[in-house]
Amino acid sequence: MSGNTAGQAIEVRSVTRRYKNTTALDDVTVSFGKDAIHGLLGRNGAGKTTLMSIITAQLWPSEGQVEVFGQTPHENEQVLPKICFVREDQRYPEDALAKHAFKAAADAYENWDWDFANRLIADFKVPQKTKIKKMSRGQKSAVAVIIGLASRAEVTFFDEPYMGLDAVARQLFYDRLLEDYAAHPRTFVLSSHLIDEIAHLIENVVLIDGGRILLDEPVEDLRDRAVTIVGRADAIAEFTTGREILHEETMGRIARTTVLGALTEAEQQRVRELDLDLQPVSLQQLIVRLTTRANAENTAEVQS
Ligand SMILES: Nc1ncnc2c1ncn2[C@@H]1O[C@H](COP(=O)(O)OP(=O)(O)OP(=O)(O)O)[C@@H](O)[C@H]1O
Repeated sequence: MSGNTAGQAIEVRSVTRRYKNTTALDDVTVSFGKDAIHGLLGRNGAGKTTLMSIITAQLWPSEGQVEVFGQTPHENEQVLPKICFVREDQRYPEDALAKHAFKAAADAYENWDWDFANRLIADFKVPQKTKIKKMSRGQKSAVAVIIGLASRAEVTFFDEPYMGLDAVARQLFYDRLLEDYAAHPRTFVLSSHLIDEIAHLIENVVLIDGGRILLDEPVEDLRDRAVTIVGRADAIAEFTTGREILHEETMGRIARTTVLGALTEAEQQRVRELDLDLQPVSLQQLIVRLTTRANAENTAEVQS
């Protein structure tokens, strides 16, 4: 991925995945830099789980190639132990307790750290005597994120397992992830709908929509992508003429308009002259706006 000097951990080339009547991934080419935290974002059904399942060799692509550390992961005993895929719908044996799941993970991952795991088990208050099948959604999620963190796999995918956690537990997850990443740099790919919550964690965003990559950019660059202007509607209309508008709302004579592109010094001066306010656009808003725009363009293409 752009901006990363440590090289690529994952390369996806021209990958298409078809289910019967659905093309879940449509000629996807994307890479994920090594030793970085990536956000894989997109609407429901965008293709995130399919992409992660293919990279982790749980699913074959219909076309195209995937490489993890330069090797095809499918049926590859050298690469698979380096990959941990934690998903919300993780299945466990009928009678499994949390300790059984941790033991299985400890056997599977050579970098597994029991001290770290035990600390996380205490942090998340994982019940010891309850079968995983009988656990609450949040408790199951805690088991899953502990496996994802304590495995210290070279590439770890979190497919929204932390969505079942409450706000306090999610914060704990984000804190422990960042601490452990700082001490043991490795590659993480997080998918989430809570974009603003993970915005401070992720270094790169891959946005997928309708099975295609819509955006693949360092978060730092995205912050300059758009800005919201607030103030008198007539002044905003004057200022935004000729600019690409991502979103606008008016309330009486006041408008809030989000425009694409960074403002030049001269434009910022003009904003002040017109007595308008500038507000940053959150990553979540930007992603929502860009996705909505892409959907509108696709609809227009289909109709024309
Ligand atoms: N086993 C399957 N059989 C048929 N279609 C499938 C199957 N799995 C996924 N799909 C379809 O492929 C598309 C992509 O699904 P995928 O689960 O990858 O999306 P997602 O981005 O992970 O969505 P969400 O955020 O809702 O989890 C969807 O249209 C989905 O209906």
